Formats: sequence, C-alpha cells, structure tokens
Amino acid sequence: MGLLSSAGTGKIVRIVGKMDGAKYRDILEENLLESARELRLGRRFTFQQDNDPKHKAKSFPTVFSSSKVKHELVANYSHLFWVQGSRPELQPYMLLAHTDVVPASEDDAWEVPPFSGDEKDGFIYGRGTMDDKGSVMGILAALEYILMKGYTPQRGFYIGLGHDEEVHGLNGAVNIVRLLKERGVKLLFVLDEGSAILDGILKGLDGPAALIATSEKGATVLKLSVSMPPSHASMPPRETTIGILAAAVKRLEENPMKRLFGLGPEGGMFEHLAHKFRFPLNFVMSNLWLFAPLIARIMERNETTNAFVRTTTAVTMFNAGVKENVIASYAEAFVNMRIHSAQTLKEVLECVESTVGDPRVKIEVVYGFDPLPISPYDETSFGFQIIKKTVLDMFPSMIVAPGMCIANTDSRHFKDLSSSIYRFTPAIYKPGDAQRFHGINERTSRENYEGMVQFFFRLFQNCDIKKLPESHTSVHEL
Ligand SMILES: CCCCCCCC/C=C\CCCCCCCC(=O)N[C@@H](Cc1c[nH]c2ccccc12)C(=O)O
Ligand SMILES: [Zn+2]
Ligand SMILES: [Zn+2]
Repeated sequence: MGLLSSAGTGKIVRIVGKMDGAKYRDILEENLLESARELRLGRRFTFQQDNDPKHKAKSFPTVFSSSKVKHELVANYSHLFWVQGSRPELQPYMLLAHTDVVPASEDDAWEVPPFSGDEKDGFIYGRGTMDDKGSVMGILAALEYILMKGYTPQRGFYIGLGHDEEVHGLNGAVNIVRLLKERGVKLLFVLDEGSAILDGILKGLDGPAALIATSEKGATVLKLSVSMPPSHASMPPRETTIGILAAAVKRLEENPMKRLFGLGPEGGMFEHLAHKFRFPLNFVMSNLWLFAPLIARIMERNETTNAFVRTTTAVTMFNAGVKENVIASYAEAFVNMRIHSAQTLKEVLECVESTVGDPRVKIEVVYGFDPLPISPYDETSFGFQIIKKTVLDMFPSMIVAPGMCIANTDSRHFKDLSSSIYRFTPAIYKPGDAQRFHGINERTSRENYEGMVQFFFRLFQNCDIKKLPESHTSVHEL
C-alpha cells in the first residue's frame, strides 16, 4: 500500500463516497499518492519542473487540461489559476499559497535530511511541508478531484501560488495583484496560510481550537550599523564597532517592547475562547478589561504566546570583521520586528531609537509596514462563515474563533482587492510544532495533509452555498 492509501481507507474514502462511487476510488487514491510523492520531493519539487508540460500533466492532469481552468505564469515562476464559475454574476474568491521555502542546513540536527522528504512514524519530513507546500499540494489535489468529479463551481475562484513569499512576495504576489487590478477584479474574500488548529499550544484551553486569523501583525526589518577607521589589534580603541553594536542589540533584547495584550484582535480571540478555558482562566479571559495585564505577564513567558502580547524583537543577523588581528571598521546587525496591532511602524521606530540611544549606531529601515486591517467575522461575513462551516463539516465539535497571525503572509499584498482577508490552514498543531516553522524537523502528518485536501475540496463546494448557515452548530454556540 502506498503512503496515503492505508490512511486513505479512512478520510479520503469518505470523500470518494460522496463522489461518484467506486469508479473514482482507484484514480483518486493513485492521484493522492502522486501528490503526496510530490510533497515528499521537498526542494526538488519546483514549479520550474512543473513548467514542463509532462510533469504538469502527470501531477494534476485534469487541472491542466480542463476547459474551466485558465493557468498563467506570473513573473516566470508564480502561478495564477482562474477557475471559471457557471454564474459569472457571483463575486470570485481567491486561495493563496507559496512554493518557495526558507533554507535548511543538513548540518542542523534534523531527524531526517531536510530535503529527503522521508516519512517517519506517520509524518512526512522536509523543509516546506508546513510552510507552505502542504497548502500548494492540498489546493491543487482538491481542485483535481473536484474537476474529476465533474463538479462545475457556480462561483469562480482564483488560486495564486507565489514563488517568493519568504522574501516579501515582491515579484510573485505583488505582480499577481497588479494583474488582477488591471483586470478590474475585486475579491469576495482571500484565504492564505497564517493560522491553524491549535491543540494544547494555548495552555489551559480544553481541546483544539481552529483560529481563523482576521489580521496579521505589521513588520519591520532594521539594519543597525557602526563604522570607524580600522586599526591594529595590538592598539585597540576603548570601544570597537563590534562592542558598540553588540551593546545596542543587547539593549534591544533586554528592553522588550511594551505589553499591548488585549488591545488588538487577540483580545477578541481570547474572549471567544474564554468559555473553553479551565477555571479560573475562563473567568479571567472573559474579563480582559480587568485581567489583560495579568494574562500578558503569564503569556510572555512562552515565546509563542509572547508574540500575541507585544511587538517582538528578533536579532537575526550580525556581520563584522575581516581578520582576527584587525579592528573591524564596520559591524552590522539586522533586527526583525513584528508589530502588534495596537502599534504603528512609526511608533516602533521611535522606540527603537530611544532604546538604542547611541548616535554612533546608524538605524536604517530595510523594510516595514503597519499591522493589517481586521477583516470582518460577524454572522454576515461570507468568507469567515464559509471557512468556519468547512472546518465544522470536517470537525463538528471543533471550537472555531477569530485569530491573529503573528507572522506575515503574501495575503497582505491583496488588501486593495478585498477587505475580507483570512489566514488559516486546517492543519492541527501541537506543542513543539510552532518551533518547526523555519526550524528543524519541519513535518506534516498524513492526517494533516489529507485534511488539507478534504478542506479545500469541501470549501470549493461550500462557496456555492446560496445562503449563509444561520447558526452552524459549534461548541461555541451550544
Ligand atoms: C511563525 C510560526 C508561528 C507558529 C505559531 C503557532 C502556530 C500557528 C499556526 C500556524 C501557522 C503559522 C504560519 C506562519 C506563516 C508564516 C509565513 C512566513 O514565514 N512568512 C515570512 C514572510 C517574511 C519573510 N521575510 C520577512 C521579513 C519581515 C517580515 C516578514 C517576512 C515571515 O513571516 O517571516
Ligand atoms: Zn509561508
Ligand atoms: Zn515561512
């Protein structure tokens, strides 16, 4: 049996059952197996290969041959798909994912080589399996199935697969947005990576919670540098470029940005979740107006929950020196900050300048943007409610709440095309998984990958619902 076929006798067969019966089972399982193989290829799976018609035809033959699907390359490597709906008067929506990954070193302590795509204990390991090739393959596999089934969506939709999300999406996502703007497209909603189902990550919360992020933090990359004439190491100045810069970054690390917990969308998120926390946290979370400062002090002890409390400061690169007996004439450090929704880029820059407090340290903004607007999540918000319904179709007792993306996604470039931007993938993450993003042992379970395919398969159909579910049963609403 293949990688997913034994698991496929569970969830995937249920999808097949809803389709046209046994006729499709073999084809679908074979296809799922194929797409899982592609996922396992890690770095070797690039859409450059996919530009080879044979490769495309092999992986997603129906997607690339259907008359309903228009595919175009953007900026050479990004992909834009348009899936035509039967009712052109309905506003289209858009799914996003990205094919590029951050580097991974074979020298780090991976349990399996990061680009082997090896499977161990039910997990497929490899750089990109969580961020974000699982979504790429999940979306395309679901599209393949729905087309094979002969389903014609009523509402048209776009799929955008960026190739440079990890370097700001300035060629991929930005050019996809430019094209759509030129074509006068406005989107009903946009769905990208950026949040998930958290199980055991928020301490005190009973059971998993699906957090559909309605916003994401702002960000800035700062370059701090110190220059002075080089000199002989035997006659050192009292302070060196390296010492001055090291002291500056240390001051930034020792003086975290102020606590803002409860003043951004994370406030709504925890209030929504309050009744699922154990006593006394349920009471505390229901009264953030009073207890937010106390909760912030608890949450800041953990690096994942700290990200909800404040603008974070990460010193990510430090370069200096050319020779061990020459006083370095130049030292530079890069600081990556993620800006809490209750702060602006301008405020953060003022704060950094005052904390560094040394005119010898030059501070330059390499890149920066304010926190993103908060997308609607009320009963009438089509995108939010359809994503929620799709989660509940798969996991009927799941708690679903609006969430907050603490990192950044390509979706931020789409804010002129839609006011309803959501960040969510249906993967279930447990304690320790947050550290796998950009870290070692990045992996996806068979179940998470299957869930991804199921989720998009159902979402495509749910987007054709004429009327929003009035009160879709969820634990939250019981
Ligand atoms: C960061 C992971 C935290 C995990 C929290 C707990 C689990 C939450 C569940 C799920 C999903 C998290 C998905 C995160 C998507 C992150 C995508 C990404 O890595 N984007 C880059 C973009 C980027 C690249 N360079 C810069 C520089 C400055 C700002 C952004 C970027 C990123 O955010 O680093
Ligand atoms: Zn990503
Ligand atoms: Zn990433």
